[in-house]
Amino acid sequence: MITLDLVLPDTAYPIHIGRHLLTRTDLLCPHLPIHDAVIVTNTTVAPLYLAPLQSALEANGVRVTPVILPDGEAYKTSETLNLIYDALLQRHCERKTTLIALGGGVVGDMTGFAAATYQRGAPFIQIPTTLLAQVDSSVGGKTAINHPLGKNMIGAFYQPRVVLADLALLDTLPERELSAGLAEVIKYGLLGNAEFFQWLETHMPALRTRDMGALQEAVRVACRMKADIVAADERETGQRALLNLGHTFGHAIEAGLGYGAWLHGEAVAAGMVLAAETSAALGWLSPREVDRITALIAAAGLPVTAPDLGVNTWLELMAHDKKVEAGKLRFVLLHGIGDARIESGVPTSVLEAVLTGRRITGRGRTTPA
Ligand SMILES: NC(=O)c1ccc[n+]([C@@H]2O[C@H](COP(=O)([O-])OP(=O)(O)OC[C@H]3O[C@@H](n4cnc5c(N)ncnc54)[C@H](O)[C@@H]3O)[C@@H](O)[C@H]2O)c1
Ligand SMILES: O=C(O)C(=O)C[C@@H](O)[C@H](O)[C@H](O)COP(=O)(O)O
Ligand SMILES: [Zn+2]
Repeated sequence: MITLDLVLPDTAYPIHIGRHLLTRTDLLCPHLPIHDAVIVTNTTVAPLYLAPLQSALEANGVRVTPVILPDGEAYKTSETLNLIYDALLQRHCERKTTLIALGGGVVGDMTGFAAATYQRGAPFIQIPTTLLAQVDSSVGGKTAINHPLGKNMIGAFYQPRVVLADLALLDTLPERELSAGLAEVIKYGLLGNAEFFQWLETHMPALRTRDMGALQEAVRVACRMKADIVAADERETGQRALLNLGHTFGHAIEAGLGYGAWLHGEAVAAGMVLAAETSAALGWLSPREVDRITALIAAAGLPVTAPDLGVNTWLELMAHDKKVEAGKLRFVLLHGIGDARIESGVPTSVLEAVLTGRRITGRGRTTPA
């Protein structure tokens, strides 16, 4: 097992990464202020992993209330959130009852938001069960539910007390979900670690066949990078926005097609290709670099072409992005592999050309499709 620490001004917490951590109550129980916990999970994960966790906690004298949510991005809603509040109230849970998220990013984001708001803040633990959740969503304290018009529009920054990333849980993850997690892994290489990007180019086959050494290294590097970025900018007043690479486009795909049609990781993958193409159109990225990025995303089993939403719909959906300032879109764009920057003032003509697949010759000059 390896342990990383995320140190913030007001708090600090460990991120444990290894195999067979699910029942390690020695890592969990010290973070429970009272012997009362609610495990929030879903209908897919519960039959796989709820019983061992629940039994291990109960063997330590913890009262456990399971809450089993419907599965899917389409259920990341206020209605589903209410199911968590209902269970907390029905069981007379107190402010010191710990909410444990056992699942992927959807369960993690909703449980975190429930914890942030139940009696104005209850303790919260993340046990991520997807690759995406282990490399990204369980770390950093972004919690939220969706709105039909925009992703993660209602939420809070609220940090967990410990993150337990058990790599053995990935054995049961469907291949499509593994690929979705790889999108966020690639994001880390692209946004600030060219050496890691190159490592991914070599190790993508090993990652896709779930080589444990390769997976552990990918989770370690991603969590280390995210912890450092979040430690420096917890509430996204600056550089944390780099973690949004590909997301301005990606979130528009998710909301535009209806939540769940494309997985978050798939939408981010196509969004990162669009970000690369936009960067190339502005003369910041070479065609060779765009090809390398597209090839790695394809090698991860991810889409490299975005759906055709229509330019007006794209622009309308992207106008809800949380990075918008004074009505102006801001994008995370690339000045090289491993060199992402937050950019405003991208000409609409460039966006239109990229979104309609017109060929761009650099510095924003377009040629007809
Ligand atoms: N808070 C953040 O910083 C952050 C970061 C990235 C993504 N997100 C959010 O995370 C969500 C996506 O998360 P996700 O990709 O984990 O999707 P998800 O939570 O929907 O999980 C994917 C699927 O895998 C199933 N599953 C989970 N663990 C499993 C296992 N071990 N074995 C078999 N099946 C398993 C789930 O039931 C689900 O069907 C999105 O809502 C996204 O907005 C948040
Ligand atoms: O932690 C962050 O910061 C991120 O941006 C990580 C993203 O992968 C994640 O999808 C996040 O939820 C997107 O941020 P949002 O503020 O646009 O919802
Ligand atoms: Zn994401």
